[in-house]
Amino acid sequence: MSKPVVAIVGRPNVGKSTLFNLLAGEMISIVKDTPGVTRDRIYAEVNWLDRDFTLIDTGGIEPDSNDIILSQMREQAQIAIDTADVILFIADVRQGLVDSDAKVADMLRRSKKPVLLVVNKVDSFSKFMPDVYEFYNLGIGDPLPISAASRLGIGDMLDAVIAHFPANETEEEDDDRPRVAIVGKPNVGKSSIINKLLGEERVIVSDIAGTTRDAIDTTIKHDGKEYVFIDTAGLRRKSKIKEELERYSIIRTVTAVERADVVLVVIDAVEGITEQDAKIAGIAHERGKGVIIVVNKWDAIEKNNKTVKEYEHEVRRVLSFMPYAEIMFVSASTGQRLIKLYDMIDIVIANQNMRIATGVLNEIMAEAVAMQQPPSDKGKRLKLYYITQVAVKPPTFVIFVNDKELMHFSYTRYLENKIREAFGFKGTSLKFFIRERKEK
Ligand SMILES: Nc1nc2c(ncn2[C@@H]2O[C@H](COP(=O)(O)OP(=O)(O)OP(=O)(O)O)[C@@H](O)[C@H]2O)c(=O)[nH]1
Ligand SMILES: Nc1nc2c(ncn2[C@@H]2O[C@H](COP(=O)(O)OP(=O)(O)OP(=O)(O)O)[C@@H](O)[C@H]2O)c(=O)[nH]1
Repeated sequence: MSKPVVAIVGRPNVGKSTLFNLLAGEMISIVKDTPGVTRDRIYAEVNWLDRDFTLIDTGGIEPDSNDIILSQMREQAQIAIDTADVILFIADVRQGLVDSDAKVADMLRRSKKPVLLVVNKVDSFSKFMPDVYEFYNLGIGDPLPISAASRLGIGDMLDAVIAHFPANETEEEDDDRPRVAIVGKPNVGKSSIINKLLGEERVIVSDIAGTTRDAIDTTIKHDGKEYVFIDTAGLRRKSKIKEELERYSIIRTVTAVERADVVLVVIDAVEGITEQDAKIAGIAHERGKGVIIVVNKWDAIEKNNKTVKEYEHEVRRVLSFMPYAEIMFVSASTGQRLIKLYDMIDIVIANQNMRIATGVLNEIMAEAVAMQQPPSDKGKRLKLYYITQVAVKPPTFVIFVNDKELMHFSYTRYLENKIREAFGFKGTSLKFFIRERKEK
């Protein structure tokens, strides 16, 4: 179930960040201890009326000259067209209708994507509404007046956004072929991996630009089974601005990960693992997707027995938030171990979908509690009543306790380890919710 993506586009100073922060700050639950893409405010998870969506801010523009503004707006708009299901085009009632607005509106209209024209800074409807009508001239529908600063019109705007989402039952949901996103920094070898896999197997089809998003998926048949690869390689825009490139690559990653069951996070063995790799891996982790760390270019590493261990140690250190992820050392150049990826993908998908019977879970919890006493505070000890699995993808558990405050993070981690000892769950994160139940 991939979440819809909503992108914000607009001239400098129209209030994009204000709107983004308003929607993000109040309506998201930020997953804390993952390295920071969320904090970069490039994207946020938003919930409105029980619909979840990913909001992306396509970028800040340096207001140098009008020429540059227009070309950067075009770039933003293109990113939005490539990745979003709904585009919020923000204008400013106080700046009025500007030439670059009209040009970008043309571009958005031709894309045939759903576009909502949002006119910001309408701090008083009675005072500013007459100025809003001018925006009908853009030819992209009814302007929606809002004030991000005074929080006016936001609910109506969100209703309009949700009305444009694809129906809940999308084709992707009927499709039970594994969907595998290949993500990673530029130049780590994402396309080389796809090409090598393609070379070894029969290619079925290369899906034409999808209906909702135009990521080009590649379907490969291996051992009688089809796998859909979602590729983020080679899609760098020609922007000369480094921040813009990074932003684009993160947006691309988020939208690919969103559609995937399993994410291959590709790392360049020659370069070694970096913080940027951790950020990218964090995107898959936050979303509870299956993850495989693929250390590529292994052919180019001088090997002795220590190398793999040292390497693995370093990768685990930088990716300490996802100890469950499997690490594979491959070479797209020689094809070394690449074929093993399929088995690993199957295993990770099986683990993402694994359900453990309540009885067995409770036996394991009882044993764990017997081996290590739960924490206590001020004479009151944590009691664990009951555990049950409530969801898959990722496997999600609810633990009923006497007092939530007593459930220490480290004790949840301990129980998680016990569950993993029993069932493995390689390649997938596990989620835990702690609920209180009155003592009988
Ligand atoms: N009066 C009024 N001012 C607003 C409103 N929303 C934003 N502003 C102001 O407009 C200015 C620009 O807002 P930002 O959110 O930074 O605009 P932006 O579009 O993200 O700007 P760039 O980062 O330059 O692209 C700030 O001074 C905001 O306080 C609004 O609803 N009413
Ligand atoms: N030695 C070695 N080089 C590799 C391997 N895989 C890829 N390369 C080289 O790494 C460079 C980048 O490979 P690409 O496949 O284009 O990387 P990418 O991740 O798709 O890059 P972007 O399109 O920029 O995102 C090329 O010069 C490849 O030949 C490998 O397994 N071993």
